[in-house]
Amino acid sequence: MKNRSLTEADHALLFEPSLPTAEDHTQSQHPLDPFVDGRDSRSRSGLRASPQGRFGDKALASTRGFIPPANEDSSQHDMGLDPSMRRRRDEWAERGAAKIIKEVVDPTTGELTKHVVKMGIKDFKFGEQLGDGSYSSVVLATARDSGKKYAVKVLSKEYLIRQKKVKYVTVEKLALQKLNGTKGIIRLFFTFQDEASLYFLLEYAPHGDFLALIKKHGSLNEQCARYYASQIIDAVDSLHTIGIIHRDIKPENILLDKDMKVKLTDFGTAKILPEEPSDDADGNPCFDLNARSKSFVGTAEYVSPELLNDSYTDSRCDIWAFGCILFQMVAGKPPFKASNEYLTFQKVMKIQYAFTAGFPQIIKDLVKKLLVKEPNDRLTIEQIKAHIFFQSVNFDDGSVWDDDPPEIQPYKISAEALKPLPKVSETDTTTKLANLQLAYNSHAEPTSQTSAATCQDRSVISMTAATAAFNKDYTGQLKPGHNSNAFVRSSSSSTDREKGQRKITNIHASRSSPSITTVSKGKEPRNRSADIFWSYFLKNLDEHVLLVKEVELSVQATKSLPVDIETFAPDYKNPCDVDSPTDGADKFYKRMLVITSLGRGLIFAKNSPRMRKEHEFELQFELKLNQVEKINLINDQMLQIEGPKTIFILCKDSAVLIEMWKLMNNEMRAKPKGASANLEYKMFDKFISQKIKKTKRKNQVPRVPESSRLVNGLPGSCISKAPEEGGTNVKRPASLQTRSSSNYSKLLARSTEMRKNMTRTNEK
Ligand SMILES: Nc1ncnc2c1ncn2[C@@H]1O[C@H](COP(=O)(O)OP(=O)(O)OP(=O)(O)O)[C@@H](O)[C@H]1O
Repeated sequence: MKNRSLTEADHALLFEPSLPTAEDHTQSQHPLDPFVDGRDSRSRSGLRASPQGRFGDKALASTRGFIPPANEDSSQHDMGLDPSMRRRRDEWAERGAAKIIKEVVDPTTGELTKHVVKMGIKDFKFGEQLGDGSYSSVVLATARDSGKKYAVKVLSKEYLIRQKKVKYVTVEKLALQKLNGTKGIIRLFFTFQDEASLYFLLEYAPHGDFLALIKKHGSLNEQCARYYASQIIDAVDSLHTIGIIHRDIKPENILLDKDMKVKLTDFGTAKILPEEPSDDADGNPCFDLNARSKSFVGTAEYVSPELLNDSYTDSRCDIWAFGCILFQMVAGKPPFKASNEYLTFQKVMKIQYAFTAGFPQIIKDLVKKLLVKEPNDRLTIEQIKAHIFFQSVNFDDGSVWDDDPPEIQPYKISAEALKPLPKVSETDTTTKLANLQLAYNSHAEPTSQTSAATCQDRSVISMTAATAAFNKDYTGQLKPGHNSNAFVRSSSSSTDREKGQRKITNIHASRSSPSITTVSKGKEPRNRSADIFWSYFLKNLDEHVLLVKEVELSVQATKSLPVDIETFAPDYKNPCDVDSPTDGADKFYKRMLVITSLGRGLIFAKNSPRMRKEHEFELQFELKLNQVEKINLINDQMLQIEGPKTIFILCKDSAVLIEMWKLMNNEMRAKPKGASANLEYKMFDKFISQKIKKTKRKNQVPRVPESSRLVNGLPGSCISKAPEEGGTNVKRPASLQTRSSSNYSKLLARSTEMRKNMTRTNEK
């Protein structure tokens, strides 16, 4: 591409020394020691490339700017320089240096005097490369006089101009200057330049970036997640208050300082909002945080859906990114990640993500309220801070920043973490949050009073029972080797629901738990992954499960596009030996289908090598319901549906389970002998619609969205949603055939365009 000619502005920025205001530097909390004009300044123009320092890959290809070799004696360099180069170098040492106002106290008189000192490249020894960005390299630098360490961000002028990135540098500098001294933001001391490069002298964050921390430990436990999440959100709050939107918040841009505390960096794509007229009595500046901007900035995995769907962002994109990072802290991976950017965008656009097994309920609740498609429905920072996850955090007294970091530990599943949160009214989010806290408190107390272990035990029992059922050793109920398929339901229990449940449990006490308890006692589940698998379903479905059944699915016209099964069943562990995919190249079996009261269909499938690759595809499926022969209520938590294959429905809510049992039994009785598969379909369809009506009437469950109601059996769209889409109905994309003719190619074109425009990626 032809380089564009320089504009006046570019010229001013790039070729005039960058002079921070005296105010900027006298405010510095870490003033540099008095500067002594060094003799060894050298121009970097025309020097050879340093082996250990380089620009970002793109920059390297073009730059004349080099990272100065560490501790190199410049007098040796001088020998190789011709007089004109030496002259230019000396000119730049003068022109490019930063002018710093230093306040010096005379030790004898105690008098305070101000000195203007110049600082430039010659005043630092450059060391190892700390990082590599898309348009810069960051190197460690040590001040020659004080021995203090800094991180110097080096940007090649030529590259910036050629890649039209000049405005990013301007924005970064302005933003950092505005934010100087703000907690949680990396400090910019000053900038200087030479002929080839611009230099940002930044506070050094010796503990690397947050991504490295997550990677090192695999994930972070709740305590660590809370500690870092509270710092991140508080820093974002400060940014927004000052009228700056970061727009590229991601773990790589969250650094850890010497005390292992958060420092946000990389403000190159930040948006600096104009000040609005304010009627604030204190004269505080006012900014329109919801003002839309069209720039396509960010990083694929953390980019908000409104940018992809509607081509705009505002301050809520930072909240979205915060949600992604919170998820990543616990899950160890970002919620939206695919093999390429196009597919990642697709996932983001569809809010297609899944919580990992045993994801803690409280954090899950928060993440669900952050990763919301509609920015208006996303929690605000105030609401985030009021969320129960941050109940123990005081955002007002500075302790977020003063407290020492906890010992970094990875997340481990615990019964406590899986304890469901009570449901609250959906009306007012603020009230909801307040209610949530109250409800949680009042919920926690009686539980601990009655029996602290009850809640925990229940979850363990359910899980173990399910595992046992899956392992075909469910004492007294299954013959060894019985070919069973266990199906599970879960509901989030509210205080009310639990009360109801307890009542019913008493009524059916004779039929309940003993067999389950027997199983859970003394028998180690054979398959640990099965436990995780079941705990996932037991604890991660927030909706009533209306139906669980075995299904056969066929994939049409996808021969050339292997199926990404993880899209549907990311945590599927295949704990029992289920059938292999059928022989037909375009067919495979899914093992179970769960239909929930929100009209969602969740498919849990067997993985197979040919399904691993990630591709867009459309599933069309037909259902083959097993011949149901008998339905047994085994206990207050488990239904057994007998047929050629035995199905278990595990349901913690006895009321729902019993209702289901009654309904099915009635249907069974009404069913003529030798009923056809069609009739069976109808039976289940009727069951579903009756159930939906009932639950709606009783207002026990969230409203069923019009578009996701189940009419005439299972909608094709029901398998498209990941379990965590928060109840928002998302339609399946158009079929492959349709897509290839129109939508698909459009999307593809759009994605290519996006990629072109994407200024930040996670290529690093
Ligand atoms: N102050 C610092 N202390 C220590 N390491 C740093 C510092 N600043 C940056 N780094 C390292 O350098 C990397 C690149 O820095 P930065 O993100 O600012 O560059 P960039 O060119 O703006 O990158 P991007 O491609 O994200 O736009 C960071 O991910 C981090 O690892």
